[in-house]
Amino acid sequence: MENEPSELHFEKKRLETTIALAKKQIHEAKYKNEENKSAIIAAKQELRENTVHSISNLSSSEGFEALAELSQYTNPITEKVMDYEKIEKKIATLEKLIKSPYFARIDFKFDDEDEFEKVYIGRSSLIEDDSYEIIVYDWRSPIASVFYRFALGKAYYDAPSGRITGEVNLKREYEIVNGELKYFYDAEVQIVDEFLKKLLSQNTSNQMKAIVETIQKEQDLVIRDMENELMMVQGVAGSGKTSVALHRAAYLMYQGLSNTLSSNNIMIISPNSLFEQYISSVLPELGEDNVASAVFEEMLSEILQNEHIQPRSEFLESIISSSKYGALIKSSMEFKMSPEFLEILNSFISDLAYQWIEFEDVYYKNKCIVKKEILRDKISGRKETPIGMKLEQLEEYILDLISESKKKPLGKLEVFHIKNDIQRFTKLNIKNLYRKFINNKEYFYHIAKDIELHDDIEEILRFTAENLNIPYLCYDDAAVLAYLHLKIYGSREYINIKQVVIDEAQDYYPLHYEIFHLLFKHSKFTILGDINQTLEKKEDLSLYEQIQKILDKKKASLITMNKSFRCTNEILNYSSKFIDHDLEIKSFNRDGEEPKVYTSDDASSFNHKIISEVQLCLEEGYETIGLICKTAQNADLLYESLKDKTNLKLIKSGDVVDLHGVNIIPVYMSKGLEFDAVLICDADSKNYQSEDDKKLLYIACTRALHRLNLFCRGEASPLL
Ligand SMILES: Nc1ncnc2c1ncn2[C@@H]1O[C@H](COP(=O)(O)OP(=O)(O)OP(=O)(O)O)[C@@H](O)[C@H]1O
Repeated sequence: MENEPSELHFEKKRLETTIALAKKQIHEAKYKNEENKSAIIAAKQELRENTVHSISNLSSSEGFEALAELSQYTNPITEKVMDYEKIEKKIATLEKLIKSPYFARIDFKFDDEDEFEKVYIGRSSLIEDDSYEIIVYDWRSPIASVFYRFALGKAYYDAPSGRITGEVNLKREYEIVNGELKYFYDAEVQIVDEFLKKLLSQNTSNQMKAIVETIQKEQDLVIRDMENELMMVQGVAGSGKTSVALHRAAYLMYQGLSNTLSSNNIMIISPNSLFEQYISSVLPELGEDNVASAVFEEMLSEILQNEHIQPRSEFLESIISSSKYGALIKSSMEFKMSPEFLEILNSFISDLAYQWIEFEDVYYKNKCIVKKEILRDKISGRKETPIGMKLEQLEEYILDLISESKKKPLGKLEVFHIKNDIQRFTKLNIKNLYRKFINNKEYFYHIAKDIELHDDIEEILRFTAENLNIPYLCYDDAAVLAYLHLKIYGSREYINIKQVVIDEAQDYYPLHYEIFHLLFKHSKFTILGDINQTLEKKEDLSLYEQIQKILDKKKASLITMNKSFRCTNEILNYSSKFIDHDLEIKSFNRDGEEPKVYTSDDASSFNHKIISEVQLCLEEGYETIGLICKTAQNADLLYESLKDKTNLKLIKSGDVVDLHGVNIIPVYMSKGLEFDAVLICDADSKNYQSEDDKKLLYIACTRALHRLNLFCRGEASPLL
């Protein structure tokens, strides 16, 4: 569609002046930073020349004055360096801005005014230095929400001062590339969907992208929510949960400017490092480059002070690959992560002082200083203080008693020896205690007497006891030990975190949420998941009630997102047969080819079919191609049989990879990722049969944007 000439002229001019202003600001900022640089060099020189004396005096009796004198020189340098870094960040933002200063405009008339104001919206704001006039509004500013939430007509937005009402009479979108206006169009001609359709038909990139230009209303409601302490999203595959999570983090950062939230106050928790890597470019793209991020199993390892933990991928592999112990590992995991086992663990913790810690009378120079009964009594009260802390305090108490009895302070060496001695009962070895507890069946059944236990509880206890003797911790036992550790010693690790974002919520069990609760007691949470994308577990909507209960948040909300932006209609329809039929999934009305199932009886024709399909995908111009297998074992075999025939990458747990090209990947590693074309490479009846397998197929099929085909060696799975 041609743009009207006078409007086009106006917009071109407006773009020119915006870019000119940004360039001017870059120039000024660079000049300012040259000055800053010289000032920092001069100040450092002055510091070197004038503080030799103070540095040499630091450890003498004049140390305090020396330190004061030193800081007189260092403080201004720190300030200058901070100023320098702030300006460098501004320059980087402006340099991005001149390439594409804005993507939308709304014309908004405030109710108490007569004129419509042109509000240009971009990825970051641009403000005229002297007049403070806002030339471009940041997409996160309150007024920008009108663009995402309203059609033409009456509209409103919530500003810090309250609700502002008005009217919109124009919604315009721009395509600006490298500072050049390619085209623009107005929303009244219903073209917004066309723009999004065009965007979604493109190839996916190696890493996740920002979506600020096309955020949908229901997504915007989640991104900007500031009301709830716990915001939960149940969204179908491809509905934008991860995108929303990341844009919300960027929004919270922006909000933080006005209420003291800073980057190290937000934490994004990822299920594995491949996913963490995949999403890592979105926030920098949005101008926010240092939100804290963590992988759950790394957090466990930190809590357990680097105890060697079985990787989650290996744990999943052993369940999914139907290994000899697959069923037992699964039911052991289910039991140990359940609210029932949690109750048992809590009773165990309450009993620690009475039944598990072997207190001893304390002697000093053959004189009894304190009896064990007194020590036990000392730590029995104050339920709110973790027992580990009370034991640390007990050490101090004992040292004081000894020093009183000796009538003089204890020397360092003496303290060391006494502590060494009493730590037999003041320092707990949690793994040993847990091992003893699991092995003491009489005690276990006694505290579990009112609790409904799994039928195979005997097997679970035996299996767990055996596993606690191997040199590393199984993934499920690591979570149990982390919970015990946090309950016994408390945690101050993440005390500064005020907002936690958890993606792939369905993969965590109740005990994991208990751990999140203990780690982030005073934080707000954003939790996004899909009950249909579980790995070897069954979930329904009650998951979200359970999360709310565990995290103990009063102000909570659950939003459902049923529209998938990733897959074509055909891929989505095909994938829907693997999930509950009551669930309504809408697609973003994009057409493609019907997925097909290919079967082969022998290895060579099977390999040939896959290679031909890969070739075809490459010829069609697809850039990321995923060959998805049920297990890592299947992925390995496929890789070995194809590696000499075409260029392939095998993705294993925790790998750092570039998803461009042809990738072989187990389904559980592909969660959260997407590919232009997907080939399910082991869709036969041997691999996919059960209800759990259906979910794996759903996850695998919904990784595809444009093309999906399934390949079987031998009989096709009855689930297809
Ligand atoms: N509003 C939007 N505008 C443009 N693209 C979008 C929008 N929302 C989502 N997408 C795109 O849809 C795809 C799926 O998004 P995302 O990965 O965030 O979904 P998800 O719900 O986390 O998926 P899954 O649960 O399957 O991992 C991505 O390519 C994303 O860029």
